[in-house]
Amino acid sequence: MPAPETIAFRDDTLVLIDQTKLPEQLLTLDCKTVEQTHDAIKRLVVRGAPAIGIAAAYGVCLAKGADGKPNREAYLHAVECLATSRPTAVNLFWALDRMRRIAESGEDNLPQKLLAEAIAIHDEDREMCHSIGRNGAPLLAGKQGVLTHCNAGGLATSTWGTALAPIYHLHQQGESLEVYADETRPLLQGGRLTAWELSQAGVSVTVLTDSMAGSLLRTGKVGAVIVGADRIAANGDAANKIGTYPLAVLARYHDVPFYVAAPSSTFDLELANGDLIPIEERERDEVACPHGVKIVPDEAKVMNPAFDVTPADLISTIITERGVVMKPDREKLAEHLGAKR
Ligand SMILES: CSC[C@@H](O)[C@@H](O)C(=O)COP(=O)(O)O
Repeated sequence: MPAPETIAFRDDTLVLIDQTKLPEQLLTLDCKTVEQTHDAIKRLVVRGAPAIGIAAAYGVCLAKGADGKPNREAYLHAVECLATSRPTAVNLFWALDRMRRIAESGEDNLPQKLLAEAIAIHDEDREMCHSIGRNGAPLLAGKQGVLTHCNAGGLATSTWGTALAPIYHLHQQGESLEVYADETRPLLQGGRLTAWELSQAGVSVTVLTDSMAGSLLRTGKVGAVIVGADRIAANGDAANKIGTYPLAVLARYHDVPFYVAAPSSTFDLELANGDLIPIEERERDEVACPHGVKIVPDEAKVMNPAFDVTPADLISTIITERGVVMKPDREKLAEHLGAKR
């Protein structure tokens, strides 16, 4: 079975698996306010593009006015506030736009309507994950090994994930393949989270440091690389966790297909290309002082972009809930997503 539910909403509380504590402890964090939700997204208690969107949608439902009661102004303020939590994953803004539209709609029963919309966003994501699993499985079937980066599994979404969904699909059908998970410096989402959730599900996983990927590809054990995305521009350039782009270059060199799996909520057709995707720059200490241990002298500067952009021409196929787009480009993606927008 995939990981337990990453996100739940009960008794006016957003309940999140605290991903900063995995794999040592499986704990949940309760968010009862918009500010707590903002903080949870920013600190990566909840992370991964679709999961951030779902959490933010529920976060809006927690808004209260000065009198402690919900009102339209408080909901709209919550939308603005949560939009500042992280800049790259477009799913956040996509979900918040849906919540804003309801809040602005002037309807009665706003609390009920907003909660219904957040639940719909959550439910739709479950369906998208399963469809991505079905659509991506034939691309991975029969491969001995598959390499992935960061965590694009159940912890990053509502359920099966995006890049891991085809793997779960095949696993359910009794087909086993070895998953190689880059540890994913600096926050180790691959080593901590992907390895944890695949192990929970009984899928065989081997963790490697990011710098081992080239040597691994050279052995021929990897039949495909598959990753998720945080934002895909109109031409197919895809932002994902830092270290994805060099993996795509390595895959091309070794003639291994490079797949990006993402729901339609991850596309930003307003951006012509990946150069326009805002890339989050995170704290120095994530690199210089991991787990409280200083490994970089104070005198040295540090770079810590959380994401990089893989140009579309390095992507063999994009897998969505609607199907697959081979050799993605602007025209093919517009056609693929057209009916949805
Ligand atoms: C299905 S999630 C796809 C991406 O969001 C994932 O690969 C990723 O880069 C997550 O980054 P994170 O910084 O952990 O939120």
